[in-house]
Amino acid sequence: MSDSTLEIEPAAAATLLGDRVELTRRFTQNLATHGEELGLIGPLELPRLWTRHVLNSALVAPLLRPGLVGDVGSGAGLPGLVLAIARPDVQFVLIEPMERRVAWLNDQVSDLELDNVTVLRERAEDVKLANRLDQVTARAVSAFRKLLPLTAPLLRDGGELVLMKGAGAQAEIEAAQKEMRKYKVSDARVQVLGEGLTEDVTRVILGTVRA
Ligand SMILES: C[S@@+](CC[C@H](N)C(=O)[O-])C[C@H]1O[C@@H](n2cnc3c(N)ncnc32)[C@H](O)[C@@H]1O
Repeated sequence: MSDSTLEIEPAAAATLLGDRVELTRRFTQNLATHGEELGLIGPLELPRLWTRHVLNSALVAPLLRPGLVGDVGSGAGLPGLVLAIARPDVQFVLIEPMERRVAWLNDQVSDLELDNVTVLRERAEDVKLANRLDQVTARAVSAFRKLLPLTAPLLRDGGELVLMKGAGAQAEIEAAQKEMRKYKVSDARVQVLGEGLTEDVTRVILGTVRA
């Protein structure tokens, strides 16, 4: 049935991922095979798994700098595992409280032989990483206003938020002015990634934490 068939790999995958595309194919296939039974992706996601989930995450890779990046609420590994595949020069900490999801993430780290990933079974507000990270990513965790207390305290002075968002990203920034002052986030702005490359563009809210 067409509505439960894995999307054919778009040409943009090889363009975006270069020599990491083979490993990304393996992760995508693992997610297609086990994601629904493990409650990681919904039943309607297979026909758009590459475009909406994997490539959408991979578009963020060029924004990362060598250093320590935390992904808050990694779930199925989006964007954390895709970014760890795409950027072997960056160290990642995946922060995810749910046991079953943590087991999946650890299984994937082993299966894909990723040596740049640590998985922590924690809520972001409890994790012992205050002021330690260079950048923080998150996707589909909560509104920017509510995400700030979970992410900004983990960043060192000068560290950067890289938060994946939908079409309402600019409005989310406007609704978070009070929290931005409280968590010392300056220069919050929306960047659109993937225009002309994939059907689903990715929007990120970027912002810098100043002590
Ligand atoms: C809707 S899922 C999104 C998962 C993944 N980022 C994605 O885009 O597919 C939200 C994830 O955030 C996690 N989460 C919720 N509250 C959290 C918190 N306080 N700290 C860290 N992770 C949290 C949930 O367990 C869940 O895996």
